[in-house]
Amino acid sequence: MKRVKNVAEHKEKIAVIGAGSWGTALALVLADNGHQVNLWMRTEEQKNEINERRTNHKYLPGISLPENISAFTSLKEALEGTDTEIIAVPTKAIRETMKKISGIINNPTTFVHVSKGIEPDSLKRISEMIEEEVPAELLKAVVVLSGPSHAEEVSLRHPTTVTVSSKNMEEAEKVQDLFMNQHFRVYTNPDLLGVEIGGALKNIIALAAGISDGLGYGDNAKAALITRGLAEISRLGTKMGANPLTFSGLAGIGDLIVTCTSVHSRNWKAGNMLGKGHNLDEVLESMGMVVEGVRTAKAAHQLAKKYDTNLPITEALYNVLFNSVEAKAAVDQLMQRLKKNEMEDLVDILSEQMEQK
Ligand SMILES: NC(=O)C1=CN([C@@H]2O[C@H](COP(=O)(O)OP(=O)(O)OC[C@H]3O[C@@H](n4cnc5c(N)ncnc54)[C@H](O)[C@@H]3O)[C@@H](O)[C@H]2O)C=CC1
Ligand SMILES: O=C(CO)COP(=O)(O)O
Repeated sequence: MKRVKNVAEHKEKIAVIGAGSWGTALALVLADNGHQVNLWMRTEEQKNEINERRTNHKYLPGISLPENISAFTSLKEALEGTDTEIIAVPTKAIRETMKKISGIINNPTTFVHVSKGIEPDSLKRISEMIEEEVPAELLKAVVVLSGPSHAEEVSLRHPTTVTVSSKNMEEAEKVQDLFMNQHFRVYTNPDLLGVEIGGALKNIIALAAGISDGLGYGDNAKAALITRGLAEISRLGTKMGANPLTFSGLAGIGDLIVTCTSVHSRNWKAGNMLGKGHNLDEVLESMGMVVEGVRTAKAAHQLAKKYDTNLPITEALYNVLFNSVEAKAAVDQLMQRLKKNEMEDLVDILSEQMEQK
């Protein structure tokens, strides 16, 4: 074991961009560790609520926020005096947010992104979008923080484990130190691609698990979706260049379990409503929070073509979301595919990779 220090002694001023449930919960972890947190959001109403009443009722009801979290609607003021910024906006807002930040900062900055998605069409991961939007001279490092971690439980200080990754592992270790405490345990994993792909694709499987529950199917069906969903994520991720072992870690099976089984999951909830017969527009309107898996399903459908990889659960979900296929019919089609060997695809991919080395 390399390092034993579990709470950073060095206190910093850190900006958290995005005050939805995850940005606010992470601000709380940093504040618990004694850092000064500048939390940025878009509305005056939310800013006043946090600064005056110390709550963020819409996103984390019942949680009291400490005095070392200050809320801002001015991005410039929120970024003032910081060189580590936590980016906690939905995937679709990443480019726009990074453009705005790049227009304000003038020193090399470490960006810690905590979002879980892939951009359709460009098929970029979030770290790639950040690299594209921030000029190289302003970019010290991009770190991803991912893993099984619902904001609702983190804010109650329930035990949670996550992992951080970056091309610059020294910066990832600094981020590990910033967040690590007795309730929030942070690991490192050098496989940036695998960590980002695991976090993004699990949302698709969670939507499918919600649909299965909404249709009234039981634990057997859910265990099947989690297990075969992991096979699918590992297959695509490994073809894209990830370390297959990452998918048996926190950013893989860990996050897949929590998102497919937790009542807190937005993706599961949305799937559950779809399974009960509501249409997609209705579901998204009623959620009030981001359901990343819907947009990521488009990207994964395109990635399956690009990497010539079989992703049956993703394809079934894609057809339910965008091709008006009934949920029950999609399940029937999945169950009636040709018989196969459980391990064959991944074994083929791994053998191909061994041959290439
Ligand atoms: N909620 C959770 O427990 C976790 C969420 N995540 C990920 O974190 C990311 C954010 O999720 P949540 O906080 O749950 O979402 P949320 O829906 O609770 O909040 C999103 C926040 O981003 C803001 N926002 C939306 N569009 C924006 C734009 N165009 N420009 C600037 N700000 C914008 C919203 O006003 C809101 O404050 C997602 O990628 C999600 O997958 C990851 C781990 C846990
Ligand atoms: O990523 C998450 C938990 O690790 C949050 O998932 P949901 O967006 O489905 O709530």
